[in-house]
Amino acid sequence: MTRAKLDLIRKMTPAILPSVLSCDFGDMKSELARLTSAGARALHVDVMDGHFVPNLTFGMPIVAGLRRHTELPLDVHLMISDPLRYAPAMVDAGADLLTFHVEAVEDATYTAKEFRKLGVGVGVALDPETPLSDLDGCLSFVDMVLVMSVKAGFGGQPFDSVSLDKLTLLRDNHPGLLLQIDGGINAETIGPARQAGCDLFVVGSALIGRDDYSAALGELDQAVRSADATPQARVK
Ligand SMILES: O=C(CO)[C@@H](O)[C@H](O)COP(=O)(O)O
Ligand SMILES: [Fe+2]
Repeated sequence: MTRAKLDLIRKMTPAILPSVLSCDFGDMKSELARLTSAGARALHVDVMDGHFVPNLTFGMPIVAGLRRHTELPLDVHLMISDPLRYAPAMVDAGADLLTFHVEAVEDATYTAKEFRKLGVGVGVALDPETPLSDLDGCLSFVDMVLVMSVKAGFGGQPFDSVSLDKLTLLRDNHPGLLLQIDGGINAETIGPARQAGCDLFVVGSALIGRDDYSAALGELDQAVRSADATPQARVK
């Protein structure tokens, strides 16, 4: 069932994924309603453990709570030290796409294969300072690469353009992989990311900080469409 949502995500690309990290956690039901009526088609959910990253967010009960109140696919970004330990419970809680960090595991290929067994879409993430070569071997066992354009851990950081070269290389060499970018995405940075071949754009502060989610999503969508219209775009 969860891999069916992965197909849905594939079909919706290019897509903007609101990151709930910047939402009002005391009022998530209305945040979900506002995001849904603004046209969000999937949600990005940042799980941080205070160990792999120096920030702490939430775990399975909150993911399950989101699942109860939305039918949108949940794209869960695990910024935790022991992703294999929590992956089954995250899938039970309602994750549709589950992403681990390559820096958090000893064997990314083994981790990706174990995630696959859970019937979920599988992503692998890498921080800006991590070379693409660290993904060698595991790319055949993942559905998506999450290219971080900030160091994982906090919303609201500035975009690091090292991510664009990574996207370009991944797009040129792995046409079938879903590519996601996360960190510092706004109406200026989303276009270059699209031109580099990105499919899924996580947006936190540039969207959730706005009064009108619909207008903000519309501006971001428009920037993606303009990027697609440029001759240098890698994805059309
Ligand atoms: O994973 C993370 C941060 O580690 C993100 O998903 C942030 O939530 C993105 O927020 P902005 O950079 O868009 O404010
Ligand atoms: Fe994230």
